[in-house]
Amino acid sequence: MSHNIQVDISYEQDYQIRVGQGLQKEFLSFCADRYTPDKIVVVIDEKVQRLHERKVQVLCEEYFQDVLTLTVPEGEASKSMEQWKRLVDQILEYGVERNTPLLAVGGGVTGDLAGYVASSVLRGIPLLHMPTTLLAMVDSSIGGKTGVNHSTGKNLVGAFNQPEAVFMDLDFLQTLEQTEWITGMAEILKYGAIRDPDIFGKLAELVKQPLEPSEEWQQVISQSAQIKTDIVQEDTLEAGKRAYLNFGHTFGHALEKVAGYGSLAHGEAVFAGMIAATYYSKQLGAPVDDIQFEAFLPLYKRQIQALPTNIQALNTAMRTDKKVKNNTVQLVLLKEWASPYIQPCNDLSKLEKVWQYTLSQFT
Ligand SMILES: O=C(O)C(=O)C[C@@H](O)[C@H](O)[C@H](O)COP(=O)(O)O
Repeated sequence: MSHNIQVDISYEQDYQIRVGQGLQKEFLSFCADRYTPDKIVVVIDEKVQRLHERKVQVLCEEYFQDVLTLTVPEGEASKSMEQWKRLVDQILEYGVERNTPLLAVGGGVTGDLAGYVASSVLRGIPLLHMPTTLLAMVDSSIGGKTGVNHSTGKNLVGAFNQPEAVFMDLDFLQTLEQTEWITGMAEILKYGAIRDPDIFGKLAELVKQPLEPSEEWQQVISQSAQIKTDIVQEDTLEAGKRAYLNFGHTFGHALEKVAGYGSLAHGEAVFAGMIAATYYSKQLGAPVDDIQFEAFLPLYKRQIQALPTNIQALNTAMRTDKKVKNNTVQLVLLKEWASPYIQPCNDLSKLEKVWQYTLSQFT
């Protein structure tokens, strides 16, 4: 005889994303509404700490009595189990309770790593994001994907962990390097490809001017955050449509892995990956052309040192993608602009020409 017990669990979590310049007041009133004023853990990118230490410290000390600040070395190599362990050890030794918030201040690396740390400590402490790069604002701080890389592949260890709020303060972009603006732009171009092709024209205009925070950039950032939010709301755990946000990423993650984490910025790899995905979509008959990326190609070419050229290794790396199903790589391609779909691809030798074309664009 057996018993069936039905377990109904709903994990609904709403949160707000604030986009603007100088969000100190909003941050403080949010914290005062939610958390006791005793402790906060701040996980901050080392470079952001150098540039904005006073701003973040003063802000946190205005409400919290005790601030534990932990820095994360700059760069993709920090998205590692070693850094995860170091942070977890330091937080547990410091002593936190389930309601002690963890504030992640930095780009995608810091946010992904800190988000995973927040999901692990005491099985979860509140997570707040304060993204400081364009990429983190338009993409990685939204939607709850957190984690670290593994020697076998990108982002292979992690958890979905939604933040309790995201504070996108464009003042941080004042110190963002040119190369980081370009890197972040790749994820915005992705929204152009999968949702709203008008974005291509808007960005092409914006890159003609000096890259600095402005009203126009705030609009593009808000629009991107809204697109991402809409998709994540529909499919939070990537059972279907959320995979479209991976446009260019299966190729891109392979490039990052084969190049060695840290050699190629995530956005640079994604940009190359989108050229590959667009070219393959066209080969399969879609009316798309990578001419949309033409205005941006020189910017990426200028900052990418070299792309890995071993096509065999790139194809092998694609097999560790998280979307692989029944041993088959699932590529996000385009039927036309703004109309993505999933194309299973088992015979990766078909991608040889795609890789050759893509690599030739960067020589
Ligand atoms: O949020 C998502 O979903 C995305 O796929 C956004 C990507 O731009 C982002 O790089 C993400 O971290 C990649 O996730 P992964 O599941 O392919 O590791």
